[in-house]
Amino acid sequence: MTDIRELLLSRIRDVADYPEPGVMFKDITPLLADPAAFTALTDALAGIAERTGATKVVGLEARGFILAAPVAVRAGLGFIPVRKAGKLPGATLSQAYDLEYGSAEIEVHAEDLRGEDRVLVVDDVLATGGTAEASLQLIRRAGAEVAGLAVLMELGFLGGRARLEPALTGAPLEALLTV
Ligand SMILES: O=P(O)(O)OC[C@H]1O[C@H](OP(=O)(O)OP(=O)(O)O)[C@H](O)[C@@H]1O
Ligand SMILES: Nc1ncnc2[nH]cnc12
Repeated sequence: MTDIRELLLSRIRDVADYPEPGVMFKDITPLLADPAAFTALTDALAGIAERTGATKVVGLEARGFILAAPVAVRAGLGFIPVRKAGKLPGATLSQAYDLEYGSAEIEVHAEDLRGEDRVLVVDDVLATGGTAEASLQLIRRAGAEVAGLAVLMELGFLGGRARLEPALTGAPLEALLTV
């Protein structure tokens, strides 16, 4: 394992049975509190934005915002929030989806994404892939192109990567860590 992966992994805390029995929650707050680890993570994700030729960075509420916003700044790109339903004031596109623990609906301002955009989606954890899949559907429905999906950690045993294959339509899924 490379040094950066060791550093990132060492700053993610496993919390058993949160938010419900049977879930091993990956808590990124120790990583966020460590400036060296947070900077290394931001640089790695900004590198993906540059390699994929992204022109905009989408962050998924809420933990995805924390990672995606500094990535957008570092890469010199605009940041677009994909929010849980009911939080955006303008005209939105909405998409419902299922989570490892429950279900939800996400929205984006329709005017934030256009046909000429290549969008990198950034999130902390890829679990079942439901959230990411819904975000990719939103991006395509807005007429924009998906440049890729970049996550800090992929929970491989939940099969999110296979689920996302159709929605990615050949765009890369890059996980800095896979467990
Ligand atoms: O691959 P999935 O099964 O869809 O799960 C992954 C999503 O779940 C978490 O978000 P959550 O909805 O818990 O919201 P939060 O970021 O507001 O805590 C995580 O930040 C991802 O967005
Ligand atoms: N096990 C998990 N840890 C952190 N975030 C998650 N989102 C969905 N499943 C998760």
